[in-house]
Amino acid sequence: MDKLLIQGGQRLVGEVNVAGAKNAALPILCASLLSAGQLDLGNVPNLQDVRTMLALLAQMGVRAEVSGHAISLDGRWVDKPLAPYELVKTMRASILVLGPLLARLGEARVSLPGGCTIGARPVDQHIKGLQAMGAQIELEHGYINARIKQGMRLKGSRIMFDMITVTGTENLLMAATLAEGETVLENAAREPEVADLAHLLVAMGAKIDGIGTDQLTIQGVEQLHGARHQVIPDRIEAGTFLCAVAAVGGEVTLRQIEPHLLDAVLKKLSAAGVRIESGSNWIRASMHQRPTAVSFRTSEYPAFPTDMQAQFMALNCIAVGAAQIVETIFENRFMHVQELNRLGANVMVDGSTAFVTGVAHLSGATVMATDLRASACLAIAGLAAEGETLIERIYHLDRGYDQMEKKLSALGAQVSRITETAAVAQST
Ligand SMILES: CC(=O)N[C@H]1[C@@H](OP(=O)(O)OP(=O)(O)OC[C@H]2O[C@@H](n3ccc(=O)[nH]c3=O)[C@H](O)[C@@H]2O)O[C@H](CO)[C@@H](O)[C@@H]1O
Ligand SMILES: C=C(OP(=O)(O)O)C(=O)O
Repeated sequence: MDKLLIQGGQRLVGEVNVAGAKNAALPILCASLLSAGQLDLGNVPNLQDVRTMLALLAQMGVRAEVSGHAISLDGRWVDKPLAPYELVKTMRASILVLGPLLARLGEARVSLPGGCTIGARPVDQHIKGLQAMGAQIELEHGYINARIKQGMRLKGSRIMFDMITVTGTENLLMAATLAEGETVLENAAREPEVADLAHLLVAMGAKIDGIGTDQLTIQGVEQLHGARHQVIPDRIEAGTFLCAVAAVGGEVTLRQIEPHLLDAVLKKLSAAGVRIESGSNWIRASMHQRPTAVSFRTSEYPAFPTDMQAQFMALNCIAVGAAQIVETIFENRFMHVQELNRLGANVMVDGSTAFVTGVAHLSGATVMATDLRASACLAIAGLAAEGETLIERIYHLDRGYDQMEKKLSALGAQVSRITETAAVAQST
């Protein structure tokens, strides 16, 4: 397993091109299951999760051609509605094949996503919604077996989500595009990645009203066609680089970003003392002092994203003052705390609140990445720490960041990847 070796203490200076959004690209790739037409996608990030999704779609019959960040998908031959555990276990977003398969082929057998990482993450809202649309669903041997009666389509329905769910909204949105009649999704997620998927579906011929709001109204159509689409920029990757500058100082300009996607994050960075300037597709962050600690609570878009919680915690660890961080979305998303404390941070957790008291210095150590954003948090802490930090299990990082160490190195950070073979060679 690869590791990341960081020599802390370097300021970050330069420019970064922000990649396409992982959480928009994954549902968009699944939309290829909905149509026999060709999808030509641009700005698709080069990530492990994207490769896993392409492997999953390939075994259902989707043919893909990848050329850099452009991917063409052909759903003409989709005929195998099975998502096996071996592929699903590594990526929870695999559940996004359920709605499209059911809507297009009338049946789906999808492994329940495995393992608790940042929380239990049940998929009951996905299942209840599809049942309300007429699907017969049974859970058996760890699989969701779903089907529609022979010769029937899913039926439009009024669905109120019990809680706001991003992939739940995306799954039902995709299913509803091919359902018979009108579907109304209430208490829908408003995340920009949901809106990006909806824009692609409209380009494929879907009829959707209320994009970007918490009520989506979909008039089902008999079939969808091919389309071209550019994936929106990754607001979480962008926010991660901004947190890194805030923690270690310097001046970095992000390119290929839409600043409005980061409103809540930029406000907190300003409160931490970062000077933020922005234009239509760029953000510049300058930081020349120790950050001031900032308190926040995570919530659904447009409020502060849970996917930025860990990175802001790293920043708070070396800030002046103390902060309270309340995590309201996932019940087990503080696993980075123990590792931050190994670097000399002062963080205590009580239920869903973390109390962070800033310290003047962190000191490098070997730490273990436990999930995707925890890995990013440890990378930021390692950049700010004195001496060497070795982050183990960075396969989590590769799920969601497109060559993070190369981008950081280009900004002047001393970061290198140690591959398994090199690690073995080093230890012998
Ligand atoms: C691929 C992708 O887009 N992942 C994002 C997506 O995850 P994901 O879509 O899995 O997260 P959800 O929005 O569904 O989860 C929000 C909350 O609802 C709960 N819940 C969800 C569905 C359900 O059927 N039942 C239920 O109880 C979850 O356990 C969680 O506590 O949104 C999260 C919240 O912004 C982000 O952190 C993830 O990066
Ligand atoms: C939790 C995340 O992703 P996923 O839903 O794919 O696990 C994330 O992107 O921070």
